[in-house]
Amino acid sequence: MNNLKFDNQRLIDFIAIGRLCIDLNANEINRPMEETLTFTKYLGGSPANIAIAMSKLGMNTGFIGRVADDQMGRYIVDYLKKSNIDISNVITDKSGSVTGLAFTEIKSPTDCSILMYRDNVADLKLQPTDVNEEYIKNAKAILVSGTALAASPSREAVFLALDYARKHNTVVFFDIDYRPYTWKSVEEISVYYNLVAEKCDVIVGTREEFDMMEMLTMKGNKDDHATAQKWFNFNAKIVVIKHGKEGSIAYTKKGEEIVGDVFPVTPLKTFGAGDSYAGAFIYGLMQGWDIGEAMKFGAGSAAIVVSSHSCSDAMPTTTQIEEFILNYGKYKAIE
Ligand SMILES: Nc1ncnc2c1ncn2[C@@H]1O[C@H](COP(=O)(O)OP(=O)(O)O)[C@@H](O)[C@H]1O
Ligand SMILES: O=C(O)C[C@@H](O)[C@H](O)C(=O)COP(=O)(O)O
Repeated sequence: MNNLKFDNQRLIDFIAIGRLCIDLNANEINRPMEETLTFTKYLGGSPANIAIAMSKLGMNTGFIGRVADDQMGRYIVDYLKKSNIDISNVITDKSGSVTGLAFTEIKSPTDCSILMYRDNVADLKLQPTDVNEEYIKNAKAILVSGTALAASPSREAVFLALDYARKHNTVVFFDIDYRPYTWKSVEEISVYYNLVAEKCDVIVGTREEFDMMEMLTMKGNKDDHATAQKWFNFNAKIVVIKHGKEGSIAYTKKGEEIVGDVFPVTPLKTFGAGDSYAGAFIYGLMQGWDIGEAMKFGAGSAAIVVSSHSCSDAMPTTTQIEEFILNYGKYKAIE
């Protein structure tokens, strides 16, 4: 049991809102991007990856977002459809916007970076009028990722979605998902991140992301406990702080502190850990599992995805995560 309440009468399990993009992951690994010649195309964008994770885990999943009216936009919609994700609230933007691209560089298993092309992107064109109250009312949970707050009108669309979710008791997950693109100032980042975090039931982010959020309000704080406590004065019931391969820690409004299991692997690349963790963790919470069990499932999923080339395509099924966790000890013993 955990401390979240989902309305199990609702038809939709989970809706993600925000960016639908393309990942172009370097084929030549252990090489700087300057020397990389070929890339493989995948669906990308943090909330998109989390939606794919949830659908792979068997959850009835939908998406609220805008895609560009181009070949990449059509690829994204097609991929979502093939992944059993409801696209009734995915709108094709006709303003001449483009699809956001994330080129990834895999210099070594631990030295990876992402180069994003995000000028005039379709995802940030999401309008408040695109957000359908009934859709959110019919869902057990929604996920907001912080990058959707980086510009208007997407920012206002997210605030409206949050209002609908609070009005209809739809559980809100917030993945801080800080990306240093589009934002104009530290003040802007701080204000919008904090305003949204106040309205969410579960907040998930890396230590570095919380540091960014606290830049004006708790500058210099490195204490996870202090970070989490602030949000329990608002709507948060669970706050999770991730520490890369060191694992993660969760705090609850009831005063619990739960250190998550981690399954260290030598990764192929570092990115994708957060999105796969979020998907499987949210899945576990929605099954009513204890928070520690859900964190363990998240960590298992993350270990699988960092060992794979893609993020979205590599999202595992429940059976794959269960088998990975079961066999982890044996696999480590052979290594
Ligand atoms: N090398 C690794 N081996 C196994 N698990 C990992 C590794 N790196 C990250 N993880 C798992 O993924 C989770 C999220 O990773 P983290 O890097 O903190 O997030 P993000 O990708 O958002 O920066 C961690 O809590 C851990 O469980
Ligand atoms: O979020 C993006 O736009 C890029 C992602 O698709 C990318 O694969 C990635 O960075 C995953 O992020 P993480 O899971 O937080 O490591």
